[in-house]
Amino acid sequence: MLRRSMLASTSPFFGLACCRGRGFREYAMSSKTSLEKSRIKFLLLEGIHPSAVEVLRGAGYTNIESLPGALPDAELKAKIADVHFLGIRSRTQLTAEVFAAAQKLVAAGCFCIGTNQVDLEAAREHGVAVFNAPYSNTRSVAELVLAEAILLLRGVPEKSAVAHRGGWLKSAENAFEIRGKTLGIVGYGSIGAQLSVLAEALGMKVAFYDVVTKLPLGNAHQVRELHQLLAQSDIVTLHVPETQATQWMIGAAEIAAMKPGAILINASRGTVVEIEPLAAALKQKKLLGAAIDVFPVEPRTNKDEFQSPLRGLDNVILTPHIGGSTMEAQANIGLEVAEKLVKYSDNGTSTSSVNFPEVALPAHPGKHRLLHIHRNVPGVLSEINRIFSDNNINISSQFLQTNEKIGYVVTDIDAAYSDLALEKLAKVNGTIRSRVLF
Ligand SMILES: NC(=O)C1=CN([C@@H]2O[C@H](COP(=O)(O)OP(=O)(O)OC[C@H]3O[C@@H](n4cnc5c(N)ncnc54)[C@H](O)[C@@H]3O)[C@@H](O)[C@H]2O)C=CC1
Ligand SMILES: O=C(O)C(=O)COP(=O)(O)O
Repeated sequence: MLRRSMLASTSPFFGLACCRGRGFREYAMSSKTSLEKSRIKFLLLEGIHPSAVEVLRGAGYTNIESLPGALPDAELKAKIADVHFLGIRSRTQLTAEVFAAAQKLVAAGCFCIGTNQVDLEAAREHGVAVFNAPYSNTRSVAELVLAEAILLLRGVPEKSAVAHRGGWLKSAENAFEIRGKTLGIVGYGSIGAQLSVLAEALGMKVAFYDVVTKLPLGNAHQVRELHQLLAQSDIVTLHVPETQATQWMIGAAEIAAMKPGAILINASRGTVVEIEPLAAALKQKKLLGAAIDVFPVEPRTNKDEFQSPLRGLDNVILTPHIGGSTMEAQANIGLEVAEKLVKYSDNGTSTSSVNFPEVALPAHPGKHRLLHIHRNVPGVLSEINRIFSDNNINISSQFLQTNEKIGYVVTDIDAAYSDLALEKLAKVNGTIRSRVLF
């Protein structure tokens, strides 16, 4: 069956696929239309894997634009105005201003783990569901970190750089096996815990620090204080999300607390480590080396220049935010997030959204499905249900889920009544957005 999304209005306030509560007066004056799949626009940025396009095409969506890099802010704001579904990776910043310019946006997919680049609160206020891929690239990051730990303990980056310049640094000085060394993991989540298992398989000892008490895998053990971890680790590796608490978590004091000759690896977010004190510690050989994959400011595209005080230091592995950039991870992420967007578009399922109440919905054969997103204030559900009872509309199923800010009510009704019901739902106090699927 061809899925169509019925619209509440053609006014600029309402996307074709949905309507926003704040424009309901215009709604009352304009005619309703419905939207073919071919008119639902997907914009994919930052070189999202073609597997995503395959999933979207397989589901009947054909209006898909895929671009290799992130867009400058002004260009993004202009381009997003007629986009219904957006795909990004870690570089695109989705600010409140971007959401304000995205009047038709129904959902955004982060084709990565981190969602720190998205103002999730603003997304919620605009009724935009946000999805991500929480696991698909975790193995890729863990493998890269282990490889870097081995190379740095052997001084390979420096020896290689010298050889490229015609030198010959054959020496065992400051070259060590990884076996028996202590790996200190900051953030024992999906990546940290996976790395812990791999590191132990290589004969490492593992300690970790996390704000949450975590079940240690293997023989790993949790330490209560960050500085305690720093003082005992030969290699410190960071796997925390970008939050206020993790911003500049590793600064001069933390680097000073590390063992002399230790190694620092950061494949989490660029705001976790203060680069200037790190560069100083590396130049002074207080640290043996570092591997840095993420930076406070990263180039928008592969054509832009990378600038960092760490450039030119031979004992540092610099990588262009490629922790999760493997063919396997990207292909899986493309599938995973595109499928989440399709499900949300096709039947309203919001399972695993990072900012929305989660509702897993069955199919709705023969019925029209009304989706209503509203501010979570008292009385909205009773007002919605009064509309159905006052108008003699039989509800065949209803689903409700709320979080502290918004509520998401899904109601399946007979097709004959969906025009009327959508029009009335859009006028309910507190409505952010509503649409109907059939
Ligand atoms: N370089 C790259 O390409 C990639 C980078 N990442 C980054 O790695 C981060 C971690 O990924 P996952 O392990 O999947 O996340 P996760 O959410 O599974 O684990 C994060 C862990 O950090 C802990 N944590 C949070 N705040 C903390 C704090 N202030 N102090 C100590 N621990 C804290 C959490 O309790 C959790 O156990 C992502 O948020 C993302 O920013 C993820 C994938 C690829
Ligand atoms: O998954 C993440 O959080 C990452 O940092 C990977 O980001 P990317 O998709 O490579 O821009």
